[in-house]
Amino acid sequence: MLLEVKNLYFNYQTNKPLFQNLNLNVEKGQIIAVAGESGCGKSTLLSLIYGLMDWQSGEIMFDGRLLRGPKSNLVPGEADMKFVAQNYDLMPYGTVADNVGKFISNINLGSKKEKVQKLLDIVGLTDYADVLPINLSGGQQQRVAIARALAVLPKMILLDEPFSNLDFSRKFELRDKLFSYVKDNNLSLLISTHDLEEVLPWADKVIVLQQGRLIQADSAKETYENPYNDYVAKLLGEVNLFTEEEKRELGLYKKHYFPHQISITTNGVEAEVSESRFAGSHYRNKLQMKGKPIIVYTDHPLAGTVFVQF
Ligand SMILES: Nc1ncnc2c1ncn2[C@@H]1O[C@H](COP(=O)(O)OP(=O)(O)OP(=O)(O)O)[C@@H](O)[C@H]1O
Repeated sequence: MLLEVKNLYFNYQTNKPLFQNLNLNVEKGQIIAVAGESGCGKSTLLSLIYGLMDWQSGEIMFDGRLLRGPKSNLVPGEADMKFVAQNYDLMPYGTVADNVGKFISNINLGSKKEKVQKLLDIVGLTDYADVLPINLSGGQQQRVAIARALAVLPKMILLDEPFSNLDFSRKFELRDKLFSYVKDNNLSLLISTHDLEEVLPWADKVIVLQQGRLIQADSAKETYENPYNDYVAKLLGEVNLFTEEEKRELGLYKKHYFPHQISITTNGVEAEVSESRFAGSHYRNKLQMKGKPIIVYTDHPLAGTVFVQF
């Protein structure tokens, strides 16, 4: 096991613990998504693991060593980890290339230059090598910080919402290159997100935090098929939620159905279409089924009365 968090207890204010008995394991080479809504504790958890704050009790073991938090490190942070926080922390008077190469040795300048070029390509900033951070957008600064973290092949990388400032097209490109680099180099990655869809294809495990409680730790597939509660289901995208009573009444076998999991058939529960809109890869339909509004995705527009099957 590369990282083991055992019975972690942490609070910012006395009598108001954020984490109580939090447990978490990360194996070498694993990509772990840390998901949860804003304020659930994702950034705090990553900061504690990296050693930026002291925790009150519990243990954090990393690579067979017991970590002791900020008091045991002369410079903040653990040597074999790299953390990309939400403030990026770039050197203002160094160029993009200087920032990316900050942790790469100067012994072989040729190979350093090559490495920096490769990292700039991964984060899509090849044309910005000589630019100062002040002239970059927030999303570009975020990408410089990611490239810098990848530069020295740490044993573990902690990324705090790394796609939060990126537009759609950039996000797809960066995601592919970033996760491939992590897998090719057998690095471990803890990546926080409030939007699980964006990391699901690559996550070996998904852990979900709700108000500081770790409520689910499963594979991506298991999390999708059996979200622990409504909160987890909603992190996975648009979803239809049913109460226990509705579940019984409608003869459903689960409480969460994603819109593509409901089909339109010739025999099923009757429903009225109130809206059918083109949404790119599908039509997004709003139906009223026994007074309950539901969303169903289809590949053609719907109208009038239809029959749905779960
Ligand atoms: N320095 C601080 N002092 C007191 N409370 C704090 C401090 N930093 C964070 N908190 C509180 O701790 C909780 C967890 O915050 P944290 O930043 O870890 O959440 P998060 O899930 O990373 O949120 P976001 O996605 O918005 O960054 C929140 O309720 C927040 O208000």
